[in-house]
Amino acid sequence: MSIPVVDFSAYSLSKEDVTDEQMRNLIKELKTAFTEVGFVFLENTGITQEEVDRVMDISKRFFLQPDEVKQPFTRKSFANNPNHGWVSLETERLNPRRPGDLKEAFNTASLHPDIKWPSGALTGFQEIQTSFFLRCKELSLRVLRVVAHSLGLDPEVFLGAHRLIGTDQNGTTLRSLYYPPVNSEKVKEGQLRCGEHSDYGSITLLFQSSEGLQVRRRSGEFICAPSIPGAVLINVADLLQRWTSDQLVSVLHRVLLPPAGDSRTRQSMAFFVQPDDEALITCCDGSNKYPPVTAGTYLTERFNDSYGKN
Ligand SMILES: O=C(O)CCC(=O)C(=O)O
Ligand SMILES: [Fe+2]
Repeated sequence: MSIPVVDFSAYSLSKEDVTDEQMRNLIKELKTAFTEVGFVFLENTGITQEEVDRVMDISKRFFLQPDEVKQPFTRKSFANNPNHGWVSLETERLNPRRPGDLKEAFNTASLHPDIKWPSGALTGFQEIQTSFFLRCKELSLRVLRVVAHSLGLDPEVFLGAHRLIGTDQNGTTLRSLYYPPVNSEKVKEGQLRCGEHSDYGSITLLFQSSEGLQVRRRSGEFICAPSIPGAVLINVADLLQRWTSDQLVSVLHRVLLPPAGDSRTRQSMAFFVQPDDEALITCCDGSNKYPPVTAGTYLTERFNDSYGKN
């Protein structure tokens, strides 16, 4: 089965009400996608391609600066949120068995007023990242509500554990990704743009400038995800799989290198939705398939794997 495409217009960001019938349809479609594939394209969410282009544009202008200019914004240099900031090329390995990923990232993980943001030529960076973060937050909460209904659960089971998105007590992060041109002579053995991994939190919203993402099917083969302008690609992440006792599936995905001689860059934006740090994630079917874990502890362990413990 390829990645389903679902029309979300009935519950898009501008809509106050959704009829029972519309909700029933969304529930059915999302459930099929998330139990069978783990990924879904949502069309007509209310987040427009213009909004996506605006945030991709200013992110690219940040990445194209010399490393010395980006250095002051390095991840781990912000006291109130260790995940906020710039991640340089080859620093992260999403598959720890491979060399560092050939990508750069900027994590908007904190909206705290003490955060120092790029300015000068990048005036608007803070406002653009922050407003996109908040739009993604609204859409995520809508998706989580539909997901809860699809499992016959009270929506509060998920929403009540995502009350602090946008504060430093919640790990939700808007991540701009930039994949620079690849020099095939310098590539290390086994190196990719983004190694095979599944995401850590509850769900991820993904916006891509071009193709390149591959998603693993149940059969084990990887299929190419198309790039559908205006659509948001949403996937189940590991904590949601655990929370739902494997009813919803969090699947491996990756970004391969471009073919030799193809010097095109690639950009994407990922909104990693994470439950509140103190939220205790317990199998919602009452089973004990996985022991309870707090979302913050779980996230820290996963970061230790992808960045190394130091
Ligand atoms: O760049 C992409 O399309 C995917 C990135 C990704 O999967 C991630 O950062 O978790
Ligand atoms: Fe991912």
